[in-house]
Amino acid sequence: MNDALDDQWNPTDQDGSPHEGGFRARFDVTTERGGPRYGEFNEQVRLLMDRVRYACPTGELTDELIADLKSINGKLADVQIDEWHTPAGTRIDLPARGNITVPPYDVTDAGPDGVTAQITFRPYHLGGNDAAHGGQVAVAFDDLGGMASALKIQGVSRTAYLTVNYRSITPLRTPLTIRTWVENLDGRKVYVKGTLHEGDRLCADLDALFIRLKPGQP
Ligand SMILES: CCCCCCCCCCCC(=O)SCCNC(=O)CCNC(=O)[C@H](O)C(C)(C)COP(=O)(O)OP(=O)(O)OC[C@H]1O[C@@H](n2cnc3c(N)ncnc32)[C@H](O)[C@@H]1OP(=O)(O)O
Repeated sequence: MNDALDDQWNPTDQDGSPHEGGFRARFDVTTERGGPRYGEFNEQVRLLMDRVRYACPTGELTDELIADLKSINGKLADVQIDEWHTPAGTRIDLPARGNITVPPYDVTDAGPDGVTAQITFRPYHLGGNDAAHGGQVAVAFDDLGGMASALKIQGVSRTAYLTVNYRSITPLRTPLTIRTWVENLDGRKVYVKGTLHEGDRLCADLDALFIRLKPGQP
């Protein structure tokens, strides 16, 4: 990545808040960043991706869409900020903490004993033949496995390995139940398990290792 792009994607930290471990020691959560309609904005972006995934525009319409998207991207270019201060990833009142890169989930229970969430894979999470992409299932497990680890150790960790067993088809557009919990702690090693169900049917399960980061570790 060239320097200009690197600057673009790594905007300077806004307040130099303490940096212990790969994530901030102080993880700000918010329900206000981006304004009261930020969730609606997220939903429109997700809908855009759904529509793009299944669209077959004419050449003329593609020209029009490029112009529209350039206009939107221009507006967003004016409000770029570092990752620690964005609504995306910190808006705990919104699906997947307002992070549109993660399949949308709503946490129904979370604590040191684990996390339970309702998750719905969107049309744009298509892998093939109307089923979710295996990588998207892994993204969901990584995020919620990381959350189970964080809540158990009250600290930050990074994924060392993430094994997903795909037991049956994971449907799109269907509310599913995802659970993650810490099975075992061994020093800095946090062993996490997880399941993804449609009703009683097991779609996938997780076996992962997260490593608690040392102070200052990137
Ligand atoms: C409410 C808001 C929530 C917010 C919740 C937010 C959730 C977001 C979650 C997203 C998480 C991510 O995607 S993180 C991004 C993906 N992951 C990464 O990029 C990690 C890249 N890898 C690394 O940085 C490193 O390898 C680490 C940090 C994983 C480990 O390096 P290290 O810290 O130097 O530790 P190291 O000494 O190597 O290993 C420590 C111990 O773990 C063992 N170990 C290390 N790796 C492995 C491995 N793959 N398989 C088996 N064992 C391993 C070692 O043998 C050792 O055991 P012993 O000798 O002690 O017995």
